[in-house]
Amino acid sequence: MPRSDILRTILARKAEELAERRAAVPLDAMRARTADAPPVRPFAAALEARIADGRAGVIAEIKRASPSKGLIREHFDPPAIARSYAAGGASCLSVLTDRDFFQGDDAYLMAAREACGLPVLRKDFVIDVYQVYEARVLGADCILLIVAALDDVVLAECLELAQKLGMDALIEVHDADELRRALALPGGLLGINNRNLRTFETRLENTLDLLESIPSARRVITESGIRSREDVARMRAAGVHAFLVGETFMRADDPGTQLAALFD
Ligand SMILES: O=C(O)c1ccccc1NCC(=O)[C@H](O)[C@H](O)COP(=O)(O)O
Repeated sequence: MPRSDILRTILARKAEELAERRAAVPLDAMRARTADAPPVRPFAAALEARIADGRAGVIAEIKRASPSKGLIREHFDPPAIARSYAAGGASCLSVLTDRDFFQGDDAYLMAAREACGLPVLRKDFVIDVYQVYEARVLGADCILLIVAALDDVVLAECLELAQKLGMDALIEVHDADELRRALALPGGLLGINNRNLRTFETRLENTLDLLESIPSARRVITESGIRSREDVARMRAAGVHAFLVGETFMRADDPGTQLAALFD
């Protein structure tokens, strides 16, 4: 796979996938299905409870593979991983559902959520409100909105719909311009991705640099590239409230034990 602008490649494929999904289940039918979705588990509140307690919030990711790393976890059992994360002290889960680039599946989200009591983020590439309804139907408690993937109108529409459906939204930025756009939105959790989704370059300094432009009252979640207790300590010292971690946990025999080792 060419490494130049992988985000663009993913979004082009996502538009095709969206058309296929809409052909199979039209928007009105998907919207109607939200009436039968399981009750929302409060995602932001789960993070906040941990933060108010003086600890870091942890969103633990279930990710089999990625464009930057290929296959990450050979033995992949989402319900067992979810239980392990819950036992290790995770606040919330993040489950990759994209098939083509992450070997994810909608079924992994449902199975992981069923296996524990944690709120779950659907980690996928939202480009249309259709996927917001779909996320809720799957049982998601939070959706990811990548600012780089959306214009301001669709971004605001998706956030508004997520809130209307009772879900939280993680608004993800990577640079100063995306941060400016995210801060103009009415609410949402703010995530700073240390990984450049176009080039894969991952720098923890990205969070530290952008923190200066964020009002101190706003909670900040740092995403990607967290590998060690030293990384956690560095972020905590700078005022970061919460972490989204995937690969470091996924490469461990027992992901929840690794989580506890990093955050206890
Ligand atoms: O991880 C990738 O290679 C990737 C490539 C293109 C778009 C998104 C990508 N990852 C999504 C994420 O941001 C991470 O899964 C998440 O932040 C956890 O990162 P890590 O702890 O480094 O696994």
